[in-house]
Amino acid sequence: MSDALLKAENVSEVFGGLKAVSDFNFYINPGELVGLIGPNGAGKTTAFNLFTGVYQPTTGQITFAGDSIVGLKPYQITQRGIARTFQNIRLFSELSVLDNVKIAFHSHVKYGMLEAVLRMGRYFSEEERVEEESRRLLRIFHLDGQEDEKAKNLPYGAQRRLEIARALATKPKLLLLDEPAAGMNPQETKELMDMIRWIRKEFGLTILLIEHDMSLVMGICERIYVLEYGSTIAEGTPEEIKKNPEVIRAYLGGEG
Ligand SMILES: Nc1ncnc2c1ncn2[C@@H]1O[C@H](COP(=O)(O)OP(=O)(O)OP(=O)(O)O)[C@@H](O)[C@H]1O
Repeated sequence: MSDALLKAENVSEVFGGLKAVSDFNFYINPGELVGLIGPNGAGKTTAFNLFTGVYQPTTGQITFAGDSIVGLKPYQITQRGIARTFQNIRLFSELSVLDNVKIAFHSHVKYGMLEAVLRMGRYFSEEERVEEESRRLLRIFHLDGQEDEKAKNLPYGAQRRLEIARALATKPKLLLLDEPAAGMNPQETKELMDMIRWIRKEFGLTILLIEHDMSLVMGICERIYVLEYGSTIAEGTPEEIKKNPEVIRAYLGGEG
């Protein structure tokens, strides 16, 4: 646990009087694929917002690769290697599929403004590399052939895949996926699971996902955290989680 890539210790987030996340203790080791589940309003997205600098913890500590990330801005956290997708897809809807990915690459491409203006030297070779790598990512997510389409014209499932491709373009160590299978049919969900497994291996990623689709969570996660009303009610392997009485109670809505 001391080698965790991301770690939260006693993290709470209070909005007005509401504890959206309460005394949250969490870790994910390099290379792990972990799920975060729980009923609506349990605090899952708030946890993502805390990990990505959108919110600052009211109390507690968050470290990434051993360093505190509390107080950093979202773009600084992206530069350190955490990328995410959103529950409500956030693409540049009027831009092409290819440009959506190329823009994300530019968060870490190295060339100065003067070079860009003069369009010479390194700028051209970097631009070519960015274009090539963007096209490669689009192929991985089965979006080749649609490079010039406006992002808003893609079917819903394809927009979700494009968001993951764009997140990968920032070259993350840790990828946070917020309900990646939302709105997908069972076939698309199955293909997405295969893609998530494949990119983890190919890019040496660590992945944390929020998901309501239990078949996806149980099928690919090695470890699962279950939140309810901001508190962690269970943590363990899919087998342990399936049998956990607290989890069964929370999901079946029975009396505790
Ligand atoms: N910016 C905010 N201001 C006030 N309350 C908030 C804010 N963000 C989240 N909350 C509240 O915190 C609680 C946790 O919300 P959160 O979105 O993290 O839940 P969730 O587990 O992601 O739920 P869902 O599955 O519905 O997305 C909710 O009661 C929500 O209304």
